[in-house]
Amino acid sequence: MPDFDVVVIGAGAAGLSVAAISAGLGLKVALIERGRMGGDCLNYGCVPSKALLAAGHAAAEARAAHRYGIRLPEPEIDWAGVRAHVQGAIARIAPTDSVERFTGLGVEVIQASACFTAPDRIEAGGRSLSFRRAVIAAGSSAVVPDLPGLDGVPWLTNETLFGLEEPPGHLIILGGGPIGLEMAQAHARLGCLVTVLEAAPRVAIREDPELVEGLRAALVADGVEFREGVKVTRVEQLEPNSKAAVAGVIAVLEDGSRIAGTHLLLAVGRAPRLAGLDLATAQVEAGPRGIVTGADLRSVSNKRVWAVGDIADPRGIGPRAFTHVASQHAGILVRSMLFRLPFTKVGYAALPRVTYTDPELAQIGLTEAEAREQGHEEVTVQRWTLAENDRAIAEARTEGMVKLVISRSGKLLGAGLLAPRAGEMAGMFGLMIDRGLPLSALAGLVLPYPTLAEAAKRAAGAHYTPKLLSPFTKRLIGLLKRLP
Ligand SMILES: Cc1cc2nc3c(=O)[nH]c(=O)nc-3n(C[C@H](O)[C@H](O)[C@H](O)COP(=O)(O)OP(=O)(O)OC[C@H]3O[C@@H](n4cnc5c(N)ncnc54)[C@H](O)[C@@H]3O)c2cc1C
Ligand SMILES: NC(=O)c1ccc[n+]([C@@H]2O[C@H](COP(=O)([O-])OP(=O)(O)OC[C@H]3O[C@@H](n4cnc5c(N)ncnc54)[C@H](O)[C@@H]3O)[C@@H](O)[C@H]2O)c1
Repeated sequence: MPDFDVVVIGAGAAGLSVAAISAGLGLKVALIERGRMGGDCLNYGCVPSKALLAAGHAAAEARAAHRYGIRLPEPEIDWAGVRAHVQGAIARIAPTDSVERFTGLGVEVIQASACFTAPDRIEAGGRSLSFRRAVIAAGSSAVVPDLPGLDGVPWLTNETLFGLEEPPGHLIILGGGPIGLEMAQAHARLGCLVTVLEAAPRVAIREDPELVEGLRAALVADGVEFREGVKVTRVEQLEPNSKAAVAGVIAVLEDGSRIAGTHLLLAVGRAPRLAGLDLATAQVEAGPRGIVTGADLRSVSNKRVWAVGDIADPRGIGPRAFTHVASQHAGILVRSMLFRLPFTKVGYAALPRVTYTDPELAQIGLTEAEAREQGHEEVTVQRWTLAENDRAIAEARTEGMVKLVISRSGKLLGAGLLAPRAGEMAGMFGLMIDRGLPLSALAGLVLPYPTLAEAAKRAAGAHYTPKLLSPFTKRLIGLLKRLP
């Protein structure tokens, strides 16, 4: 008999869900974590980043109160207070992910590094554990680029950024993806100078350019400086001298320009945490994007092993680094690994992603470009700007829009939103795409007035306006009016 029915490596969003469900179903479960329970999302990712953004947004609200006829002085940023808020948010959630809670659920938690010693055996904390099934949920970490000079300068990643005891005077951010953009706005709103250096022609390169334009304008208004389409050729240490009072980092660009800052944040993507697992011994196939699995998340080379969360690379689909994907994976695992249900597959057609800036940029399903790339040639696009939305006007927040991508048969393929708290609207579109509801369902929905979501309903309605006002409909109405 193996020692455990299920051994889970990693107690982040993915591993915790798998361990809790497996133990709840009566299986003997071990959960191995070498760092902090809760993984990246709780300790170095979603939670601290959203908490820091909330502090930044509060400062921005105070600065913008004059829009409503209220004059406030420039807010004073108490960095220790901001840190206390960020750490407090983590501390408030931590008990849910704690060793105590999982032990109480019947999970054996081993606080050590795990590594395979055979295809059916894992070593951790000086113990050798045999297993019926192993689930690798070791996550991903920040890519450290091969950049000349990086060895000689201090740099930050998401694992060290939230521990700064003083605010960065001038934060240089390498990478304008979701991490770069969220942290740029949070720090700019908290009074730091921020420069984002992006290698691609524009920031948020995967997002709809029409929406990104508005997002970029909002961040520029916050004081963020963008340098897009630039190559950093090397970094140098900035010594304190007569010109620079504090030490820091200089980023040297291809055109020779030099950007000096106090801190450098690396946000150029994520790499799966494969090192140290000894996957070769486990006969688990992995590549640069993670552990290769089928659509059921089972390793393609060792049938006892599954992978979930950031580290999973389902063949032909690819990895996605989101906490809600980690939860989705856990659900798939329960069906495929525990209940042995065939045809359980990962699918991202209705996947939401949100960049939690202000305004938020949310994309559910496909962007217009992705829809065309995937062969939906005859897509229709409908837009509705917040300048035409009563709630947005009442709140003086009219920057933003809703953009719907619609298939030839009138089904929603994707929705892109740039609006305050746009992420809160994502569920409605996810449900529509997932259930294949026609766009008319959204056009006919009764939504409370006045809400930002009405912009989506109006965009959907606009899709039917030409048909509604067509000569045929007018003729029909002409005939119907003669009826008694
Ligand atoms: C700054 C930032 C902000 C983010 N914001 C959001 C957001 O707003 N919304 C969202 O959906 N996603 C967000 N993400 C992404 C999200 O954090 C990840 O997708 C999620 O944490 C992945 O969960 P996971 O369980 O796969 O991995 P992780 O959370 O990384 O957990 C893996 C765990 O495995 C442990 N581990 C690794 N190797 C071993 C080993 N050999 N032995 C033992 N333990 C091991 C690690 O210590 C870690 O605790 C953000 C990420 C970052 C960096
Ligand atoms: N709100 C959220 O849901 C949220 C927030 C943060 C992170 N995440 C997850 O974490 C993942 C990682 O985020 P990320 O922002 O680090 O990565 P990313 O891959 O999404 O973006 C990295 C950016 O860095 C740029 N880049 C790469 N190399 C560069 C270089 N040498 N110099 C300058 N720019 C360079 C890329 O062109 C890209 O725009 C995201 O894709 C997402 O899945 C999600």
